[in-house]
Amino acid sequence: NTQRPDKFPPGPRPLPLFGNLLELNLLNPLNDLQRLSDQYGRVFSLFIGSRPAVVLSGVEAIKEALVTKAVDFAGRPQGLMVNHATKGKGVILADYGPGWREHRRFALMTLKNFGLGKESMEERILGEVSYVIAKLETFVGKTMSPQTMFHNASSNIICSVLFGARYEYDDEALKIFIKLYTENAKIANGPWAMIYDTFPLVRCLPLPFRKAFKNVDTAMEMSKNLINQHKKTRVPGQPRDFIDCYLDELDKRGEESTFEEEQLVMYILDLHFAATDTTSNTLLTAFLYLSTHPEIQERCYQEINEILNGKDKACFEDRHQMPYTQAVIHESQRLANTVPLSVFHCTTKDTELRGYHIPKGTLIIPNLTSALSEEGQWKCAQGFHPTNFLNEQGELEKPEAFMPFSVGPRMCLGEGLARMELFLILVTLLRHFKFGWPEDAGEPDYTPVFGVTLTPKPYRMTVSLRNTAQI
Ligand code: HEM
Repeated sequence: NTQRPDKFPPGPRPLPLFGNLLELNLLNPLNDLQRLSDQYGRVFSLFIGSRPAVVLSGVEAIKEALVTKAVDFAGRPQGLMVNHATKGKGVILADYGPGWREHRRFALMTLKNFGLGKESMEERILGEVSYVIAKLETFVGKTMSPQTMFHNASSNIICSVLFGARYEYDDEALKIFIKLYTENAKIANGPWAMIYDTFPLVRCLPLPFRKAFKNVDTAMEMSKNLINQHKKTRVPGQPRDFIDCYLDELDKRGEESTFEEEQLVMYILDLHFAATDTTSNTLLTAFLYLSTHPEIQERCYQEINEILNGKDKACFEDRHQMPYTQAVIHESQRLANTVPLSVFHCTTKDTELRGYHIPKGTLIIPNLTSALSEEGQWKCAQGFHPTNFLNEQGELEKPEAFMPFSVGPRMCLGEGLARMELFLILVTLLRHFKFGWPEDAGEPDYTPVFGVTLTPKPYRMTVSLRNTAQI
């Protein structure tokens, strides 16, 4: 049945079985979603098979739904390929309710206890940056592809919190984790996931979406092993990391609790994936633009050098004195558009938006891309312009449409950690090295590859050493 419910937002006419599948370029539907929003409005609908979905475009519609009507729009759809692959566990895809709320609160508290907002998280990040520096030093005077380097570093930072360990960059376990995450980030919003979600009858066939299931199973095995190792070595009440904290919580809570070991297995993977493939793709975008915009990189360097003068390392507090570098990081996030369609939401009750009626259980797609590049919201919506984030006095200014972490009760719970990583990594690397675009690399291609996360196409950059005598 592909009938729009009464007073439902308008949209293209669906075909039986297919819904609006044929309206979209399944490899990258972002332009089609923009076109449909221009045609049908900021709140429009389309069908994924027989399932109606509402797409929210532009800062106003997204805020009206996710912030003003926060609870109504705070659910997560169930029954999609991603839910089946993750077996209904974890926090990212958990529907609105006590299980989600308790787990979200627990993660925020644990991140805080392990040093977010304190010096110890800065130490962890700067510790990891020293490995990145060592890696880059081997490429001085040459070119290198940063593709896996930033994934390795972001992964190690969250791993140190989750399981109290980091991996050497050539460690097999690290390579496997990164491979599974980057593959699934592309499968999960890709054509095969769309086909799975549109045609229930094909779900049991051995089609390429099976790979996503297999990847999750492999990652779950690795997660279970880590938990088992922790069980053998932990001292109850003296947690070393996130796993220990959760195991302590399991001891404390009774049978009725939403905390269970099965949840922990997926929860670790959720946090590991969410922290790795986002921060790294944002850094890849930042360094792509910095190596092709030498004048902007130079201005950052001057500011960093002036503020860190005489200090051996940066700290997160320094950001307040570095408005230009901060603007560059924000502009990189705007263009990186790392999670282009957010994570899909779902209505938790029958609700109204702009006079339209949206029944409980409707799939909601917050098109964050549309806000990050919305005409009228930015001084320059096209291209790399740090001035989008600077006022007349040269101070940092964040336009309302800046929402790479989404907004409302489901917004990214790792924003604090991500901001700290982006700042400390970028500042420390720009202080040590100068990055450039290789002469033989041709024109840079800024068009990213689509998925749950956007990824810059692989590129190389030149690496040269700054005068580090004063550090
Ligand atoms: C630049 C880096 C990052 C970006 C751009 C980003 C972006 C996002 C976005 C857009 C969402 C969906 C919000 C929504 O549904 O409305 C999200 C959710 C989430 N992020 Fe991040 N994220 C980043 C880093 C991190 C880090 C470092 C962590 C882990 C500490 C993390 C953990 C999560 C979790 C657990 C959720 C699900 C929250 C929920 O459903 O309640 N993210 N993120």
